[in-house]
Amino acid sequence: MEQSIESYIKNLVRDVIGQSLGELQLQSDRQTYVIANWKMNKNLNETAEFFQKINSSQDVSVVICPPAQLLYPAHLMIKQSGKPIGLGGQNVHWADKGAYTGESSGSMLRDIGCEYVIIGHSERRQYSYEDDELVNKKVLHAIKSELTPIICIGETLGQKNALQTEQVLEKQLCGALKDIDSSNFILAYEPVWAIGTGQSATAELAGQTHAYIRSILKKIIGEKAEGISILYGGSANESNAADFSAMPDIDGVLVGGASLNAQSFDGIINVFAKGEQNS
Ligand SMILES: O=C(CO)COP(=O)(O)O
Repeated sequence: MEQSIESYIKNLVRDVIGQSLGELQLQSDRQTYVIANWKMNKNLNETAEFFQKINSSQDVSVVICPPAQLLYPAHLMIKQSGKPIGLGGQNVHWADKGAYTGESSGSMLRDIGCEYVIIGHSERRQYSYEDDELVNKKVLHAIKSELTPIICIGETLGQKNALQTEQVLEKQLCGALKDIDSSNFILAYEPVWAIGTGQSATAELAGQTHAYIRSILKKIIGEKAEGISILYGGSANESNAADFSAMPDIDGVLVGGASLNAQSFDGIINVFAKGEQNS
């Protein structure tokens, strides 16, 4: 049978650049994020000061993840500012409600204005002994609660030196995404050795690792993997943001230390916004 012009073009695109038109479409739909993880920092006054100073951008999605106690005031401050800024929690429990002292459920986070939640951060894996199974329960709960999970994965220095990076990332990714039938999530590659050390991964290494993560993701969720944003985290700042932004598989950054200062966080937002305008 003769090929239609449409399928001829699709096949030609696939042959020439190795991707289907569907994949290309998903790739171009990919959202760029600049996300602040304040960890256990800032009080109420400092939070108000930050939201007065911070600018936002129409070109990238800006999300702030303050400590739990500051979420609701931050929600009100964002609303009052009229700036397009999203709000995220740094942790969530896996149950809807019950006798879990000190915990918060997804619906509680939604109720106070959150749309996102960080899950599986290496500091929670290290200090609160969260494993892949627990991360998966939290991801399932977040999705059920209509929150977008920002799922963190990353290898330690020991694992990197033992050449286990790919193995570790595949295990964490498959573990976190077990039984997930939604593509409403964000991934963050945060090499543990780069977090808070001032020694970020080079953009080249991060770019290669993101491409590897996407290839694993493709095995798990198929073509939809092209539409998933993968952020880099680990000593990202104003000076190295442009290098990360130039990498095709890096769709934004998850920023710790450099997100605490409104001016330097603004600098990072501007770099990614400019990257979007030029793409
Ligand atoms: O852990 C991080 C973000 O979640 C990264 O922290 P730093 O940017 O301080 O290295």
